[in-house]
Amino acid sequence: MLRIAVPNKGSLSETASEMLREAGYAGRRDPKALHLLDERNGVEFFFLRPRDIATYVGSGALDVGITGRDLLLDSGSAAHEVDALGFADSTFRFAGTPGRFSTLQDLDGVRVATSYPGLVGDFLAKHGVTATLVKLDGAVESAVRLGVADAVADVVSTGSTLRAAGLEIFGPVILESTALLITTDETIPGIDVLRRRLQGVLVARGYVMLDYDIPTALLEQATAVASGIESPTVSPLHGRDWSAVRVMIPREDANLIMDALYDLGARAILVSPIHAARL
Ligand SMILES: Nc1ncnc2c1ncn2[C@@H]1O[C@H](COP(=O)(O)OP(=O)(O)OP(=O)(O)O)[C@@H](O)[C@H]1O
Ligand SMILES: O=P(O)(O)OC[C@H]1O[C@H](OP(=O)(O)OP(=O)(O)O)[C@H](O)[C@@H]1O
Ligand SMILES: [Mg+2]
Repeated sequence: MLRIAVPNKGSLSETASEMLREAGYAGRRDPKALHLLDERNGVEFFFLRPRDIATYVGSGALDVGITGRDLLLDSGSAAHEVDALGFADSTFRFAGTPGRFSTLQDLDGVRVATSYPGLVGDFLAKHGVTATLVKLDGAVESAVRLGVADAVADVVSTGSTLRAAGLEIFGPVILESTALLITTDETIPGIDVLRRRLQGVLVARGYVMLDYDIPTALLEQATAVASGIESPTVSPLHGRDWSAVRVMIPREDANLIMDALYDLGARAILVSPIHAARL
């Protein structure tokens, strides 16, 4: 039975659970449950704090887990990333009072507040900067205004939390983070199935199915507009010199592609969702 660590709280938890449900696994009925056995799919879920997931997976207590790249690196765990999961994208940045800092070297000798001392400490050491890290649990953006630090290092997504705290980003990007599937050993039985299922969810979210009819003489031009992941499926239309084409396209490009195909002479252009996929 594959043992999977899933975030129980925070920014990762809702989307992680949603992805697993879309991948066909059982969901928690009780939102506070710590453990869920999904016998039908041969997996067991453990709902843990996102920060602890790399520790459980790195120690081998659990086989595989979902966490952020920043949390994985901060933990110093022996686990490594196997797949990016397409959500919780963020950057990890330094910020301070506007005008006070401009380069990384300006941090020499000052206090930097963070919830990720492992990640930030490694980054500063690698760049030869000596700062005093002030470890906080969260809401680190308030640390400067409240006088416990001179600068902060934290997750930035829209930047609105920093702006609201009157802080400005400076210095290099510490890390680009995203949600990951992590393990110590991707050959553990069952991980391949989990990976294919999650990949299937990403395809179903990111792609749609496009169908259209086109005069056969224009087929080459039409399939050049949208050539699909492998190659389009083409079937003859009965009694006419037209062809029916079926191809997967990125969801975000669907309307642009439909416009281009219509201009070319395609008709009966239909887009439909993909509910699940194994490519
Ligand atoms: N605003 C955000 N946008 C995108 N990703 C985020 C955001 N905030 C946090 N994350 C990511 O989510 C992961 C977990 O962080 P999160 O803040 O949810 O955990 P936490 O701080 O332990 O929980 P909580 O904030 O509920 O106490 C990290 O990988 C982080 O990069
Ligand atoms: O750039 P933004 O879109 O504003 O997002 C970034 C903020 O989101 C997270 O906070 P969270 O809600 O997890 O609170 P925390 O700081 O207490 O962890 C993160 O720690 C930043 O504070
Ligand atoms: Mg947080």
